[in-house]
Amino acid sequence: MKGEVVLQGVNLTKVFGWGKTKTVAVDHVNFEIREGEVCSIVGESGSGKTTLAKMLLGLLNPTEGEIYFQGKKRDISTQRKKREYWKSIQAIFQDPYSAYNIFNKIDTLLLDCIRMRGDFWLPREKKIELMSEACSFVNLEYKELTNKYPFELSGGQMQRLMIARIFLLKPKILIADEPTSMIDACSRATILDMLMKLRDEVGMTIVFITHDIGLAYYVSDNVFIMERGKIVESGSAEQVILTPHHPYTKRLISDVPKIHEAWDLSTVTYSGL
Ligand SMILES: Nc1ncnc2c1ncn2[C@@H]1O[C@H](COP(=O)(O)OP(=O)(O)OP(=O)(O)O)[C@@H](O)[C@H]1O
Repeated sequence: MKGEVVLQGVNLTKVFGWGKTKTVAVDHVNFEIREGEVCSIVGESGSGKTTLAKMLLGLLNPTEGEIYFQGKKRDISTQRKKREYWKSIQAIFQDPYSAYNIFNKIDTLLLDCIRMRGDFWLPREKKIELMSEACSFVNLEYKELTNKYPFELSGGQMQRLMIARIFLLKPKILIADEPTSMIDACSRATILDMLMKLRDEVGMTIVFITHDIGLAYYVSDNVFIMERGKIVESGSAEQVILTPHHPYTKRLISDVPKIHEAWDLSTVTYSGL
């Protein structure tokens, strides 16, 4: 088991709308996330993963229930408290282009992180050194990026830049919401390796949100399986994925394509030839 409980949800619930349009997106979930662990929240589209992530980030208020951060009830009742909280918890989203102002150049995006750290007083050369270091962590060249706009970068480069941002901010907790779903398989492996390296070097806790149970098995220590707003199964990745108990978990696992079966052409008969 990893360190202390850093984030905890108690009876966490989010209801959207009312009457006939009421949707219980997150339904009385309870969980504990420990310092330094990678935990995945796995479920199909609409199961409530993103709503849960937004509540953890403080972007949505729970309808019911509480979030505890480092053992204390989280208080983000003022903008100042929210900004303080966001020094500890940051996110990478599915679509990196939508998360930032596309009219800001790349160096503005990185300089903002230095400002958020409270290091705005540093001389310009030192800021460039920090930004260059962050870019090289994700195999990007800072010199080639200055004066570029986000839309001039590929999806994979932009997602790596988002990781460079996290490298600069060094939050305690990173929420990664399907960060590899919009990029090719090769860039996906690179992004995942970078996230794991970040976890090892910075000791970050990572909450990985995905519909892909195979990916969750590859990256996580613990997993939470979500179905229609509820956590239906949880435990270590090995335990949940190798010996699943809940029918929903079993179905998610059976949906993972088995490459050897899919490509076994020896059994195919070409009757038309
Ligand atoms: N702002 C909103 N207003 C009304 N309903 C919402 C809102 N946001 C989410 N929902 C509903 O809440 C449920 C859970 O949505 P959520 O986006 O959290 O699921 P998800 O598991 O993240 O899905 P996906 O993988 O497709 O992003 C869905 O039924 C969705 O339609």
